[in-house]
Formats: sequence, C-alpha cells, structure tokens
Amino acid sequence: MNKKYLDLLAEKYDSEEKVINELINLEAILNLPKGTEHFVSDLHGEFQSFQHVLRNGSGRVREKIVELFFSVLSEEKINELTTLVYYPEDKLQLIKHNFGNNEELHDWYAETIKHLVKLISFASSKYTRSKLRRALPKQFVYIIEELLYKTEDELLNKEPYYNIIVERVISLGQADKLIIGLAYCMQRLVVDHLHVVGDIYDRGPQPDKIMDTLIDYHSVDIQWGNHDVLWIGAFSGSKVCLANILRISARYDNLDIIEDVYGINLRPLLNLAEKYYTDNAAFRPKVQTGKKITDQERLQITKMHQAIAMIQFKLEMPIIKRRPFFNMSERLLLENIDYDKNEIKIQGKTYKLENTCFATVNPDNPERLIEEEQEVIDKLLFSVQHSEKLARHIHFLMKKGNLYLKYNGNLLIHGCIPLDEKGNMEEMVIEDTTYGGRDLLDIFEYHLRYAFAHPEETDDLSTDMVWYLWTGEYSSLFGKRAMTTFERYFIKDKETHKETKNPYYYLRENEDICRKILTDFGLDPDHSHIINGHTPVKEIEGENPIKANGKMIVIDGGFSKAYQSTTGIAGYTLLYNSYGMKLVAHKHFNSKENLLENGTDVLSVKRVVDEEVERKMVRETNVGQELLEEVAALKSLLEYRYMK
Ligand SMILES: O=P(O)(O)OC[C@H]1O[C@](O)(COP(=O)(O)O)[C@@H](O)[C@@H]1O
Ligand SMILES: [Mn+2]
Repeated sequence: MNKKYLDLLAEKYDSEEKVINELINLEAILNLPKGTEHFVSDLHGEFQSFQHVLRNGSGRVREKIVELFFSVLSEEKINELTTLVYYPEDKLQLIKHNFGNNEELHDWYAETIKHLVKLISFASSKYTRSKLRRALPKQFVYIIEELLYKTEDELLNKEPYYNIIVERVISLGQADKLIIGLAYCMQRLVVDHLHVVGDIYDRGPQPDKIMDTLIDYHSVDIQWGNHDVLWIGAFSGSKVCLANILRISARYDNLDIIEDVYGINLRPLLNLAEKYYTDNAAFRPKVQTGKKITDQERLQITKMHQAIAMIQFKLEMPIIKRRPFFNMSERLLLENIDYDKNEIKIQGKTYKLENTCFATVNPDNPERLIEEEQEVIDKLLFSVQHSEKLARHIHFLMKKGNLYLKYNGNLLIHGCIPLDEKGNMEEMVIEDTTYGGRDLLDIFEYHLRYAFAHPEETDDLSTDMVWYLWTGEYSSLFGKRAMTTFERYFIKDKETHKETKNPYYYLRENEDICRKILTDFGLDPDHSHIINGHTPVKEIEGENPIKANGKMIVIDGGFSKAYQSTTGIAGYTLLYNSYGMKLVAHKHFNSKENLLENGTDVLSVKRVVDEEVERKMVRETNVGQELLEEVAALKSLLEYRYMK
C-alpha cells in the first residue's frame, strides 16, 4: 500500500491502540445485519404524502410497535403510540386535552417515555451504539443512554434511579421535548438509507418542501427523473427546459412555486401574455380539488400558459435543426402548419387545429421569437439562475444524484435502458462515437454535469443534450418515441396523442432481458434486481409491479394525485432489509387530521419480493465494501508503522 497514504492515515491513527480499536469496531460493524433501505419514486411535488411515508417508514414503525407491545398494550394504546411517533407535536396537543388533572398527565408522560425508550432500544438493536447516538435528540443523549443501557442486574439495583430520571424530566417541564425527540429518533431508526428513484418535481404543489426534507435527511441518494432533469436543465442555461418547467407549472396551477417559492419574477411573461392571448379552453390550468382560484387568476394563468407554450415550441426548432442526430425533424411542427386553413400535416395525414394561439408566429419563419418573447425568456433565465433557493436545491440534486445507481447489488433507474425490438441495446451516435446501454447513460450523465458546470453556455451540445434527456427517443429517462405535447393541446384526434413506448417497457417482463441488462451494468444477475420508476403501474387493471420473475420491480404507483385514478392506488414504496425485499402498496394517504383523530394508519398491503436464505450482513453491502477497504488499509498501517 502507498506509503504516503499510510503516513497520512497515521496522522489520524497515531497509536497502535487507536488502530486496533478501530479495527475491532469495523469488524464488529461488518458483522451486523444490513440496515433497511427505503425506496420511493415519482413524488411529483406531493410533499404531504411523501412526508407521511417517511414518518411511518412505509409501515415499519407500526410493525415494530406491534411486535414489541402486542401482548401488553390494547389496540387503542398501540394506535395512540403509533400516531404519537408519526406526528408527535400534534398528537401531544390532542392527548393533553384529554386529561382532567396533572397527576393523570404525569402518569401518562412517565408511561409513554418508558414505552418510547423500550421501542428505541428494540428498533436500534442492529445498530452500533455510536450510530444510535447520532440518531438521538442531542439535548437528551446522556439521559436516554442512561435509560437505554441497563442490564438485568442493574435494573434490580437501579430501578429507583431510572424512575427519578424520568420524574425529573417531567417535573422540569421537559417531557414534551423528550417525547418529540424520541419519536423522531424512532422514525429515523426504521430506515437506514433512502433512495429517491426520480421525479421529485412537477405536477404537485410542494417539490421545494420535498427538497428541503431530503437535504435534512440522514442518508439519501437520488436517481434523476425526466422532470428533475428538466429543472436542472433550466438552471444550467437551457431556455427550452426553462420554458417547459414554466409551462407545466402553469398547466397544474403551480406558478406560485416559481414566483413565491423560488422568487422568479413572472411579470414580463404576464405582460406578454396579456398582450397576445385570450381565454383558451385547451390551456386552462388543472386546479387541484379543494383549491380556490378566482376567474381572473384562471384567465391570467391560461394566457401565460399559452405564451410560454408557444415560446417552448419555437425554441425546440433550432435545436432539432442543429442536432440532426437527435432524429427529431418530425417535431418541427410549426413548419407543417397551413396557417390560413388552420391545419397541420403529420406523417402524411392532415388534421384540423383547434384552440390555436399563433398570434406571435410568423408563418414564413415560425421558429423566430418576436422581440418581446426573446426578452421574456432571457429575463426569466437570468432570474432562475440567480434564485438562491433554487441554486441550493439544484446543487443538492447534483450532489446526491445520478442517472443510475448500483447499490447493494441492485440497479436503480428512473426510466429505462433503451432497447430495440430484439432486446439489443439501442445505439446512438454522439460526436462520431457510438454508445449503447451503460455507455450511453454514462455519456448522458457526462453532458448533464458539463451543462451544469457551464451555466453561461446556453446553446452548446451538453445543454441541448439535457433537453434530449427530457424528450429524446433514446433518452433513458423518457423512453418514448416522441412527446406529443403540441398534439395534445391543438388536435382532437386522440390517435395523435399516443406516445409509443420504447420496447424496453414490454421486454422488461422477460427475465432474460433483465439479466442481460444487469450483466451489462456489471451486476450479478442471480442476485440483483432492476428498480424502476417513471411509468405508473395500473394496479386497477391488474398490472403487476413485480415483473420478470422478480428481477424487475416498478415502484411508481402514482404519488401524483393527477394520476391516481389510472393506477387505483396511491403509490408503492419498497423496503429492503436484512431479511429481504418487501413492496408496499399504499391504498391512500389519509389526511394527517384524520389519522390523528382515528388513530389508525392506512393499510399497506405487503408483498414479499425476495427472501434472503440467510440474513444479509453489512459485510455484503456497498458500505461493507468500503469498510473492508478501510480494514485492509488499517492492517497495512499496523504492519508498516507499529509491528516492527
Ligand atoms: O399528463 P401531462 O401533464 O399532460 O403530462 C404528459 C407528459 O408527461 C410525460 O408522461 C412525462 O412525465 P412522466 O415522467 O411523469 O411520465 C410525457 O411523456 C407526457 O407527454
Ligand atoms: Mn418520469
């Protein structure tokens, strides 16, 4: 091993004793059961549902409570404890109202603290003490550790001592704080690591809150979805990506995310919209049920929606022309329009156009932005690139995100691996080099990172490639032949709205194909799975999220409210602990209020995806590999420095 490296290591481990202690510690960790991984995808701005899933650990919290207390606590008490762990602040408020006097409340506090400590002890049994310490509420670490670590003998001798600690906490008015801290600690203990398999942004109202939660989360990685990449693209200088995020925000009545949350001034866009557009049925926003919106607001959004959509359609054209290898010339739709007859020719067929809004289009040069449009998009880009909050969120996406991830033997990817009909890797030539499968994804990621690193470049290959990732035929995130946004606004015939999926989406039912993909990514096909998001699983129509004899798991059950009627459920999540994998189907996310009142959680149906024959240990995981490398280095250090 490199001497310089060992010298550096010796600075940290400057005595034989320290090296030996660390070696023992690492060896011990390697032999603990692997921590629980939690997979979610396609959150689409649905913060409320997302945070509920984090709070209940996809059912893990309740499972642990039931396991520990089923024979000693009533169902009612179990429900109370469960909701207390999910929403401690709110539940405490509700419970405290139920007591008539201080003694009753005091007893309840004492009993609840003991239950929670027991629960923490139970849920942390597979972690080291130092790991648990990091999860404990800082203010109470000492107290909780005193309560946690007691042997049978100590219990006999020290019972009064423990009781006194709890009594003091209560009489000093710290019980609420301690209970809240213990509840959050419990939430954290049931999940060791979170994977977000793409699509945090768009459609739903609070993607920013999801981002803030992820930034604070103890351990997370992200596999970018097509919608996330669109936001990264906008921040990195792609005007067409920017037009898209604004169009989608207008379409779902979410412009307040742009304006109020990210502080981007929409005034210039509104002025343009007021001048050139009027009401238009095809562009009225989809407003969430229960949300109030005035007629005037609706009209304003409808106008802005048209203004930004037209800017988007125009901006697509020069990119398609300067990048022939995108193979998108059929999307030069504004050139196929007969502006006098209001008709369009698509693949030899002529269609009538409805709800048109072409006031700014010059039929002789349809891709040309009028001056005001140019000014608007330039100002918007400036604003987006100078939003401090957006910068924080996009930097986090870049830091924790990748196009795909190999983790503990599984391949995590939002969309697909583009395949041809025979199941071969689809190939794409970029700058004279042919790429397919893993290589294609790697070059996509290279371009995305380059674009992000060069936000001042707006028309270069890398920035255009980010848009390709959103909408290109061989994009691993999109996975469809073409995006028919224009047709869905302006043509009635639904035939034209179809977006043909890449063969991957039917070939992935086939085990051999999945094995081939896993092998291409350097994974052992006997022991690995592909974990996918992106396409809502239509449980309602009997679609099975577990495909290819268990090799393929699709976890997009549709957190997105807008898609729940087509899926029939409210989302899938996946849990992978030392005993195997479980897919959880969430029937629906009860409102917090409902849950607090009635005390029961929404039933989560579980399916066992895979059961480990032997319990999986840290040694066999990604983290384990890193620890083994550390062990090797420390052993070398021991020989080199101390065993002479
Ligand atoms: O339902 P909407 O908002 O019109 O969006 C439809 C568009 O969204 C997409 O499905 C992409 O979004 P998803 O990644 O959520 O599937 C496009 O293929 C399609 O054109
Ligand atoms: Mn998607």
